[in-house]
Amino acid sequence: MREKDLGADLHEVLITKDEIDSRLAELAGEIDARYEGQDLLIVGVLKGAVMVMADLARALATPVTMDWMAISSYGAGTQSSGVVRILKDLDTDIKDKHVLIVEDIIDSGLTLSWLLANLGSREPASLEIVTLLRKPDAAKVDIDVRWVGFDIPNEFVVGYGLDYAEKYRNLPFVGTLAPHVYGG
Ligand SMILES: O=P(O)(O)OC[C@H]1O[C@H](OP(=O)(O)OP(=O)(O)O)[C@H](O)[C@@H]1O
Ligand code: HPA
Ligand SMILES: [Mg+2]
Repeated sequence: MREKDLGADLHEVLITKDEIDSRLAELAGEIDARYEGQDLLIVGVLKGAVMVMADLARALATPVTMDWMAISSYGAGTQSSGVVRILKDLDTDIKDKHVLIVEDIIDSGLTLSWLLANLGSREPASLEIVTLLRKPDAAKVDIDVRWVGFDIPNEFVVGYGLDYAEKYRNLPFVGTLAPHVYGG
């Protein structure tokens, strides 16, 4: 789907594909420097982080292994329920491994605060987070995030992995939806 095909659903483009690409290249450089000479496991949080994971992994020079967790707290709405469910656990034992969690967005922070506690209890050698987006004004809990792509306003966004009711994940940019799409 391209910008022109969105028609009336899209309100505005917040972050273009080019801006995402160049920011991910910068972050990849910092991540390479941090893990030089170490084995790194990157953990993508399904489904939202699929695009970030795919593009960031290819921008890294560090050899990585990749694993996935599926957890969900949003259902079909635009508000976090705060109740996190594990839909798929890691295939890998992370004890004594360097683990980098890859996320698309930190909104309330509830998902990551739960995930940090869960993965932290498995005794990794290190545990860090990289997220493409963060909404500082929406935080309900403080999360120690090592790498943030973009801080964005407290608006519901879609695209580049992010959905509304499972749609719009394949947009190559990040944008906001027109209020009528979610009944506003
Ligand atoms: O900081 P929070 O308020 O917890 O929100 C962030 C989380 O919510 C979204 O996932 P969601 O649970 O909607 O599942 P999805 O990735 O499959 O869309 C997003 O991908 C993050 O994982
Ligand atoms: O703004 C958002 N958009 C899509 N999914 C989300 N999950 C948390 N915040 C968001
Ligand atoms: Mg979602």
